[in-house]
Amino acid sequence: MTRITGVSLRRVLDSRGNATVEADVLTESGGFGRGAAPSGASTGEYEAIELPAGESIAAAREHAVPRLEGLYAGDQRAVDGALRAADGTDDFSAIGANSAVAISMAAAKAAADVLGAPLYQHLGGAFRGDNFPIPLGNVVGGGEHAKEATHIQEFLAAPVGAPSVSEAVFANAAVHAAVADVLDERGVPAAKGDEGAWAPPISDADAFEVVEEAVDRVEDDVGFEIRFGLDVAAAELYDADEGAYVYGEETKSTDEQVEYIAGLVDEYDLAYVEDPLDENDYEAFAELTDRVGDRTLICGDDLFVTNVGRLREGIDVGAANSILIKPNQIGTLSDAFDAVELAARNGYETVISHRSGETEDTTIAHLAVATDAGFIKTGTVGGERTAKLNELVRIADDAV
Ligand SMILES: O=C(O)[C@@H](CO)OP(=O)(O)O
Ligand SMILES: [Mg+2]
Repeated sequence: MTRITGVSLRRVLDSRGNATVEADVLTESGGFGRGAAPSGASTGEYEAIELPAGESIAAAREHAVPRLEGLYAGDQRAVDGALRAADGTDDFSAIGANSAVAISMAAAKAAADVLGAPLYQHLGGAFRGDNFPIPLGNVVGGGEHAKEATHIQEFLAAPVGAPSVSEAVFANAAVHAAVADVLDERGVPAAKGDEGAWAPPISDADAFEVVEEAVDRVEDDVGFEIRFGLDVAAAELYDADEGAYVYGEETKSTDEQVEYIAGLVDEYDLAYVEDPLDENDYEAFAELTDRVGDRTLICGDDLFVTNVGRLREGIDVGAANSILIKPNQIGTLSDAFDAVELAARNGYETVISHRSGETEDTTIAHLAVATDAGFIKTGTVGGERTAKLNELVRIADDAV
């Protein structure tokens, strides 16, 4: 029933206005699935390769599509194995991880369509759908996502005490609005960055004060615990020649960076810290995790790039205690599931994540529910972000 009869690929716009790959998968019984690849700006050195959309589509049409026709969309490992075989490299540099992930997601949706099941249930099984991830909402940011704003890439609201996913989603939107109020009261003008977070021209130290104030106001209002966290995206700050983290005029040695982050965790009771150190520095990650890993999540994004090999290395040395999962970093849903499973078996928390360049695709909302992820990071406001957040609300409401 889920035998694939057609795969079509096209260029569509992403949220930055760049071209990305959209895939449609059709099955012989009329099943239909559509997936679109997201795109990063602060990409990790070890991510699978994204090719220019047109190039990726041409290569996938020639090498992958003929292998996919006749396979069963419901056999995700066969579909993803065919994508890997068609590519023939370790990093999808032949057909592009953008076409690979779009097809992988479209196949899963086509299979769910044939089965008449919501995607999260097809991917996760009959017993999924009761637990929901806590959304981490980007409310202030800079780095590679906005010029002339904070050095730290993302300040993320974390409504850890929310009684439901819907209340969590609305709490993050309220923190986003409260940040605008606090900035306004301080006379700070702010544009928005790539993910819809405010991108004010203020120091990181001031941003901590602004976000703390906004979180406190909303916490008082909603009556449940809201904390916040960070994506430092430190690989973008690290200058390998200098061996130091560069914050504008100021630099920090690796020891100073560990000290700085550990201090922030305690001062602001941070719930979450992603990529606090360079993507090659497992050792410093391990040192920081040893110091503060009992009271916060230290998450590897550029460090692990959703790759089981790199995660295994991290587990061996105790680098981090959680992993960011981005299907396009590795190229297929099967690979992303393998990373989730390895993480879970080793007590690592999983955080399913969007990219800074996104589309209306909602797969990651289903993936988070299907894998029982503790968290999802998918922005706060803006259509390509609310697409996922609203899908989570629908899943909770049994309306997908
Ligand atoms: O660093 C990150 O975690 C992501 C998403 O927030 O950014 P980008 O997609 O630019 O890599
Ligand atoms: Mg990151």
